[in-house]
Amino acid sequence: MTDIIDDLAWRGLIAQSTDLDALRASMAKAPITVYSGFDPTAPSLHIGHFVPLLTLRRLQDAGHHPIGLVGGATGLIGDPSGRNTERSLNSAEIVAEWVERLRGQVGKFLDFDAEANPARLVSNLDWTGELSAIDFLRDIGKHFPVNRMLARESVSARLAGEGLSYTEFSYQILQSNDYLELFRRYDCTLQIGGSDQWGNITAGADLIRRVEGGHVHVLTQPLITKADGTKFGKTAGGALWLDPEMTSPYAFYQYFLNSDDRDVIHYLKVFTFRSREEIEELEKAVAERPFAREAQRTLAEDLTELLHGRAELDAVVAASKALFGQGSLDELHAATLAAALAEVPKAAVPELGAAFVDLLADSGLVESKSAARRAVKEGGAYLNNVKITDESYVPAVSDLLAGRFMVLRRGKKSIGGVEVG
Ligand SMILES: N[C@@H](Cc1ccc(O)cc1)C(=O)O
Repeated sequence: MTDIIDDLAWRGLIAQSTDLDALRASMAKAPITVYSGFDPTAPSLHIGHFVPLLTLRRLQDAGHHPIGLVGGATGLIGDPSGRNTERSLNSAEIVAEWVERLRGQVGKFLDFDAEANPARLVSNLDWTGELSAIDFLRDIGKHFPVNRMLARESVSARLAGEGLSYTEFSYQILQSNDYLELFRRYDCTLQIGGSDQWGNITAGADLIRRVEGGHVHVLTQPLITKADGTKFGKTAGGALWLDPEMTSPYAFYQYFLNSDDRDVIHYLKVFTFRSREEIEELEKAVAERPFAREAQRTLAEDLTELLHGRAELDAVVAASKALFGQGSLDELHAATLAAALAEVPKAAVPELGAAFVDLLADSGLVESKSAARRAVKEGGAYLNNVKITDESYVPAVSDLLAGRFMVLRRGKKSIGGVEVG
């Protein structure tokens, strides 16, 4: 028999935890309540947040009660965990706006209509906003020995470096008080978060023990890594955001489609709801037919559909195929083309009139004009998937896609673009 803890462990979703057997026993007895918190430090969550967010959903699917917490209060203070510099404070208006956006994103992946175990969405401003300074210092602060606060990694690392303000030093007390509050209100006995949250979460468990005599659980999750040593979730354009206005569905899809063979199985475990059997099949596919990239396609499709829905996935798959010559470019929408071409070397020209070879060189797809001429001579240069053989060809209005784009290709794989106007 395997349970949800075995499943999480198999997926590589457990970094550190309090006694797992105690947690397992408690979960086997009755459904428990679990929470994870998300601070509004940007207008959108990013791919890293997807790990605890989808884990909440996995726990809900296993029958437990999930709570998504948005940091309406903590977002005003700033978590020093995992950061070596002090954050600059955002205005209350900005934080409030980001809280609303995050509510929408967190809410999207939890089930609020589940009959037995509907999800909850809360903001810690609801109980922290009304807390007076006197009550905070007397009722909560009294339970925090400063020596223990100083010993926590998030604080000690900063003290060894540039230091930190009293504001950020106090952050762990606020997060601890959240856990206490949710323990009292909803009998919440598990908090999950990224591995940098160990200090904040165990501080909460300590507080609950001191104040209520309660025994609660802690589970942290590993940072996702890349086999090539570069940072996971970073694109040329910055972080991989969940908001489609900040990271286009096309860029999101391509990011996962391009996963390394050494990473893709791990990512399938972390980011999809595929079963162990299915993932083991895909693992075999990677070993036997790596060129077919079945695992990468499954990962990119599952994740894009989960985040952006079926229609967006279809548009993105059509765009990817068309760009590489396996479908019609004419049917692509301007937004999809713009998103697709945002990721490739591109020339921007005010109007038509330049020769194809000049555009090829301008875009950066080939190093020079002579390389562009060579590509045409060799029969390896394409405009909108049509091979160009005339070195003096000048693209015309009829070559424009959606009125302003052209897709350049060098050989089978290298794509570039031109935007006119
Ligand atoms: N400190 C968490 C967010 C959080 C906020 C409040 C909590 O109660 C829990 C978690 C982070 O930065 O990722």
